[in-house]
Amino acid sequence: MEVVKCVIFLQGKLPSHADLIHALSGNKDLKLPEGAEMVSLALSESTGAKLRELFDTSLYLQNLRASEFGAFVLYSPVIPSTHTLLSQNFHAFPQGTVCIAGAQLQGKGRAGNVWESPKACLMFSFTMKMTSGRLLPFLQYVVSLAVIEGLEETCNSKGIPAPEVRIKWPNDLYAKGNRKPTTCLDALIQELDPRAANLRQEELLAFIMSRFEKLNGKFPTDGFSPLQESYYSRWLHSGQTVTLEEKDPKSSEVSHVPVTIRGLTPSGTC
Ligand SMILES: O=C(O)CCCC[C@@H]1SC[C@@H]2NC(=O)N[C@@H]21
Repeated sequence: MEVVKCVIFLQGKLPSHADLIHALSGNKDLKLPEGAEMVSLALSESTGAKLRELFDTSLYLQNLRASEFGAFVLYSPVIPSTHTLLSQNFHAFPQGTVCIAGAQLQGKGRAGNVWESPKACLMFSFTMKMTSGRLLPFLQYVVSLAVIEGLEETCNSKGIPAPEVRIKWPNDLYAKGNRKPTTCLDALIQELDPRAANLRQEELLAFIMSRFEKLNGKFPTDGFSPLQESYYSRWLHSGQTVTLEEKDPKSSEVSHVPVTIRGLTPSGTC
């Protein structure tokens, strides 16, 4: 059985990142997957050229308009999980560090689920410090908005039609109301314009991170209210009627209660 070595390549947008990359390369205090190593992306030309075919971090950084979120990049062709790597080494990296994987071997989904690694799936995690636990439930809404608006901006910048993507509360994104987990963005775009060029992961991620930094600007001080209308305009549920199942605790009798979704509660639930 071939054992794939995990190599994590580092690149930064800011001049100050050079010293950090130097300090991180070969740092024995980091918690890395067994046998993994962290190296600067400023390597030999041939390694750089091979990597660029997988994910061109320089193209990504050229398109990035953010100065913090996404500005320090970790890229690994194969890694157990971007989430695990960042959460286990959270304090070693600057705020907004993004970790991107070509493939994940132990991807983590919600509620202990396994997240598979479909080919061409854009898999990434980024770090963020939050001081208010009260705002934490709303962060996923800011991220969902950043993904939708980032996708639209990518398409606009390339002159191709943007597929309509909507938020299913709390943070799933559905295209055409369809919850298939492997919906391909390029296929959706091709339906709208068969001559449209394929999206590049590097550009899409750069637009998403740039958008996130912008949307997040006043979020820590002003909360989610200023973004709430945009969130509602993108979600699937306005005026939607759903049926809640209610169980009488005494008789255990189950009744079905139709309710109309109006919006989020002050604590961020639906
Ligand atoms: O279950 C869900 O809905 C969330 C899945 C999140 C998967 C992503 S892929 C990149 C990052 N790395 C992980 O191990 N999990 C997240």
